[in-house]
Amino acid sequence: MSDQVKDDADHRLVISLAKIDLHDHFSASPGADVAAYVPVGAEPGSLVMLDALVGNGYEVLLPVVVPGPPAPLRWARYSGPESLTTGRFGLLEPTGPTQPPSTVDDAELILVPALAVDRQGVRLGRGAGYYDRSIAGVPRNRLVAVVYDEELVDVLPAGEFDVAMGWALTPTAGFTRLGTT
Ligand SMILES: Nc1nc2c(c(=O)[nH]1)N(C=O)[C@@H](CNc1ccc(C(=O)N[C@@H](CCC(=O)O)C(=O)O)cc1)CN2
Ligand SMILES: Nc1ncnc2c1ncn2[C@@H]1O[C@H](COP(=O)(O)OP(=O)(O)OP(=O)(O)O)[C@@H](O)[C@H]1O
Repeated sequence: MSDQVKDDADHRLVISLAKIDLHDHFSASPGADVAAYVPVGAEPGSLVMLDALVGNGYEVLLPVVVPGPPAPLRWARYSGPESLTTGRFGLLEPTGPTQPPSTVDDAELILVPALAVDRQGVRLGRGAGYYDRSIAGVPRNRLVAVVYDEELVDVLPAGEFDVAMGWALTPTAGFTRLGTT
């Protein structure tokens, strides 16, 4: 994907994250907690996505990877690009105080990074199981896999610990309900 195509697709994602959509689909009004991620490499989205959420009044929580073997993610507040620093795996993480893994249970919606997701809600991640360990207690109608259009596919193999996504967010289709058929 060229930079121009990625920029255009990422811009469309931002439009879907408008207040009215978040309110209608997730009952998330300004002031609500929204968990997100800092996109890296070919992952969908950009810091513009995070800044737009903050600009619309949401409290944006970002994952913080703890030292040691894969464990549930901790969470810290995003307050602008200057509040990020390079953490484990070269990911950008917030520098502020971290909150326990259970913090994510109270978020009205959780934007989950994914390499692909299928129409049943099966998500393919980076393969360390961080998210599966972190979102097992979250109702699936709050879980949104963010992918590019062609990464929303018909069928993926489901793993033992896979947590089903309730939605996909793609640049062209916006929010798409998963697993309803
Ligand atoms: N932007 C973003 N943030 C995220 C995730 C993500 O997928 N995207 N995560 C989603 O879970 C968590 C981090 N998960 C990760 C899982 C594996 C590797 C990784 O590069 N693993 C290497 C081994 C590197 C090493 O051990 O030093 C590998 O598997 O080859 C990085 C992050 C939390 N934050
Ligand atoms: N809740 C869990 N408890 C114990 N082990 C788990 C749990 N979730 C995942 N795992 C293990 O972690 C490894 C990676 O899981 P999986 O391939 O589902 O990760 P992923 O969803 O692709 O990655 P991520 O969630 O980090 O994006 C597997 O060995 C899996 O068995």
